[in-house]
Amino acid sequence: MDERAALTLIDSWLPLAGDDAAVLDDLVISTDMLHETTDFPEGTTRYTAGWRSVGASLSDIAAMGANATAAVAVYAAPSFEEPEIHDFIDGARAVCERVGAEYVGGDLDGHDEFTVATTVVGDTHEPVRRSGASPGETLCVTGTLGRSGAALELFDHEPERANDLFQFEPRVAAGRAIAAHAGAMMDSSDGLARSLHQLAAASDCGFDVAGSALPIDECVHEVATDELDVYELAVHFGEDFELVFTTDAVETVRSLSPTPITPIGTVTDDGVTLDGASLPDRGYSH
Ligand SMILES: Nc1ncnc2c1ncn2[C@@H]1O[C@H](COP(=O)(O)OP(=O)(O)O)[C@@H](O)[C@H]1O
Ligand SMILES: Cc1ncc(C[n+]2csc(CCOP(=O)(O)OP(=O)(O)O)c2C)c(N)n1
Ligand SMILES: [Mg+2]
Ligand SMILES: [Mg+2]
Ligand SMILES: [Mg+2]
Repeated sequence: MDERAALTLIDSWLPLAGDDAAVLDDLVISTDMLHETTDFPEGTTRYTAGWRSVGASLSDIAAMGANATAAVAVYAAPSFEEPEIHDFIDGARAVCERVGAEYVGGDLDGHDEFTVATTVVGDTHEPVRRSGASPGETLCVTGTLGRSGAALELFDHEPERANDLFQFEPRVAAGRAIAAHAGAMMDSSDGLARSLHQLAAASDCGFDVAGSALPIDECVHEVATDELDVYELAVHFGEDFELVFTTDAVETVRSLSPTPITPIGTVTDDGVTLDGASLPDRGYSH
C-alpha cells in the first residue's frame, strides 16, 4: 500500500484526522517526522534541520488558519555533540520566533540515522479545512513556488545558499489573515499538484490553474534544465510549505496578508487542470 492509500484508510478510521492538523475545540495539533536520507540533503546544517522540521509542523498549524503557540521536537542521532544540538535548538527557536510561537522542549534519542520528530500546538476559533472549497471561488497561493526543489539542486555547489533557501517561513500570519475569508486551505508540502488533488478530493470539486499566473521563484529558473523543468520543480517537487486556498475575497486577503498572495486559477466542478490540460496527481510520496 502506498502513502496515499494508507492515509485514506486512516482518514476513514479517525474522525478528527485527514486535515493538515487536528482541531479539538480551540486546540490545534500536528506532528511530523523527518529523516536524514529522505529530508536532509548532505550539507544541511543542524540549524537548518531544526528550523525546517519545526517549520514543517508550524506550516500545518498555519494551514488551519490558526495561531501557533508552542513546539517540541525529538532529536535522534548516533551521538550528541554540543555544537550540533546547540545549532539544532537555535534553528528550532528561530523559526518559532518568526511566527510568534515558543520552542519549549523535546526529547533526545540514540538512533543510527539522524531523525527529527516535531509536534506543534496552536489555537483558533475559525479553522479552515481542506473540505470547504466551492466552484466559482478563486484559487490562490502564498509566496513563491519551487524554492526547496531548487535548493536541493544547489546543495553540492552552493551549500550556504541552499541552506538559506531551505529555511522557509511558515505562513502563520498569512493563514490568520486568510482564515475568515477562505473556503478551503492546506499547505503545499507535497507540491502544488498533489495539494490540489487532495483539496479537490476533500471538497468534491476541481481546479483549473493558469500556468502563466504561477508565482515561480526566481531561483527555479536558474537551476531548471531540460530534464528537470520549471514545472517539475515548482508544481510537483514539493516542500514549498506555502498555503494553497480558495476564496471569494481575493482583494481583501491580499490587503490583510503580510505575505504576497497570487490568484492562480479557479475552483471548478471536477478535474484538476493546468491551462485546460489534465494536471497529474504527481508529487512527493513516502
Ligand atoms: N500514524 C497516523 N495516525 C493517525 N493519523 C495519521 C497518521 N499518519 C497520518 N495521519 C493523518 O493523516 C492526515 C494526512 O497526513 P499528512 O499527509 O502527513 O499531512 P500533512 O501533509 O499536512 O503533514 C493528517 O490528518 C494526519 O493526522
Ligand atoms: C535528501 C532529500 N531528498 C528529498 C527531499 C524532498 N522531500 C522530502 S520530504 C518531501 C515532501 C514533504 O514531506 P512530508 O514528510 O510528506 O511532509 P508532510 O506532507 O507530512 O508535511 C520532499 C519534497 C529532501 N528534502 N531531502
Ligand atoms: Mg500539511
Ligand atoms: Mg505530515
Ligand atoms: Mg507529505
